[in-house]
Amino acid sequence: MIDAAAYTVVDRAEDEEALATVINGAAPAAMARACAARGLPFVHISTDYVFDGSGEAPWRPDDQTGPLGAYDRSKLAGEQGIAATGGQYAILRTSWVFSAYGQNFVKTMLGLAQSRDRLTIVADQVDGPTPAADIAAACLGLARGLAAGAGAPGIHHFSGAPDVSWAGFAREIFAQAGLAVTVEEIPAAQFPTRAARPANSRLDCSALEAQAGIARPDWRAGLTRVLAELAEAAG
Ligand SMILES: NC(=O)C1=CN([C@@H]2O[C@H](COP(=O)(O)OP(=O)(O)OC[C@H]3O[C@@H](n4cnc5c(N)ncnc54)[C@H](OP(=O)(O)O)[C@@H]3O)[C@@H](O)[C@H]2O)C=CC1
Ligand SMILES: Cc1cn([C@H]2C[C@H](O)[C@@H](COP(=O)(O)OP(=O)(O)O[C@H]3O[C@@H](C)C(=O)[C@@H](O)[C@H]3O)O2)c(=O)[nH]c1=O
Repeated sequence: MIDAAAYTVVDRAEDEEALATVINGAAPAAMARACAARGLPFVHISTDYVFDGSGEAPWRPDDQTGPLGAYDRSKLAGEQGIAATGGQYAILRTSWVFSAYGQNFVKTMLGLAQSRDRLTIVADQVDGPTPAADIAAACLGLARGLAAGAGAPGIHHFSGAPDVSWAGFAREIFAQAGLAVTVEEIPAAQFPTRAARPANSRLDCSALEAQAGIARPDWRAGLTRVLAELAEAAG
């Protein structure tokens, strides 16, 4: 079973932590228990936001977690609930997910570009944007490995390469989309949000590559594919 459901509205979670904790904490634990009872492997998606964002070194899967906000705490509760079931599981911590579907930073930037030729974007939060299609492939790979009894159980890190700031990500979006939007870099302190985001969310993904042969994808190539999908959908 692959579980990608979650409460993902990071800012609103600050006011709805109980609800976020049921959806992100109790629900995956219940699903993992049901899988364990049936001998089925359980693959779950978690987040870089379980870390406090200190330092500049990429976080390894066994590094100390330190969630800053409600969404982050609820996702960590999910990880802990799944581990406590004692079943066979793999948790993929990923970051800054984008695709042609749903709401995400790429679509927010493209939307803002309709009415703005200059944007102020946070430059002191750094991470690896990750194409959703690559996450789906990684989850399938992990699930098949576990089902075959030769997989890589436990917590894994998986994010797109290279690491970049939100401002750098935005610049690449506008460059690839051929949009003349100037990106002005600002510190997070000048873009107040309800929930604090970690400054350093770099994920060390080397263990996943060593254990399961799943390497970091280049997010810039994924972005090219997503922009092509969006252009095709727009006719
Ligand atoms: N977005 C990101 O940048 C990142 C996401 N993640 C994780 O990746 C996973 C997928 O995230 P993402 O695709 O962005 O999330 P979305 O918010 O786009 O999708 C979440 C899905 O969960 C479903 N869902 C939410 N609440 C419930 C509920 N109570 N019962 C049943 N289904 C529910 C939603 O269903 P419906 O459409 O019907 O509302 C939706 O299909 C999550 O685990 C998230 O924490 C990790 C790192 C970064
Ligand atoms: C719209 C906008 C955002 N920003 C900043 C605010 C914030 O620091 C950053 C991204 O904000 P967003 O709200 O889009 O992204 P956010 O909701 O924080 O994304 C997170 O989602 C959850 C689900 C995760 O698990 C994380 O990995 C991460 O991807 O961009 C600007 O600097 N300028 C802008 O004009």
